[in-house]
Amino acid sequence: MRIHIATDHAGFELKNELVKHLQDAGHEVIDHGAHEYEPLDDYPSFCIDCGKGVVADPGSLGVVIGGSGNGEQIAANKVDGVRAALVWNEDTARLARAHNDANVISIGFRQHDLDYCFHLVDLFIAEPFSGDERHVRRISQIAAFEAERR
Ligand SMILES: O=C(CO)[C@H](O)[C@H](O)COP(=O)(O)O
Repeated sequence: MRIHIATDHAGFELKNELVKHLQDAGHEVIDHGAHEYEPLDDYPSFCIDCGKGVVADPGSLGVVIGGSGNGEQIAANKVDGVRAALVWNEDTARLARAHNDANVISIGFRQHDLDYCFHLVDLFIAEPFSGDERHVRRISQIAAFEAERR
């Protein structure tokens, strides 16, 4: 699978390690930055670029990383077609895919250690969307709202 990834300074170490982890698992990774550690950099443009990458690349998934993951999720979700979920435990990782068909996972690297972040991302990638009618219906309502605004 192709995985788009982005981070600010707070997730820079995780991003670099996660790129290797995902590549070792056979995924192709597209890195939307930050490309260098800059302690005062700003997450929005990296996360928006990552979201655009996912939307333009059907079947791909995205990972956005920050200190909490909150702002990164907010920024990615500004891109029409992105469904970014802040994931912080096993249930939220699986439900993001199964119920929400989330195409972007947001992770706060100041909240977990490296291995647990890997674990959450792996769970997210492995879980399929359930396709249950009620979830399809609700996701369609969000997509309809996005379409109305265009
Ligand atoms: O998680 C984040 C946004 O939700 C950022 O990574 C976090 O706010 C960065 O903090 P600082 O500039 O103090 O290092």
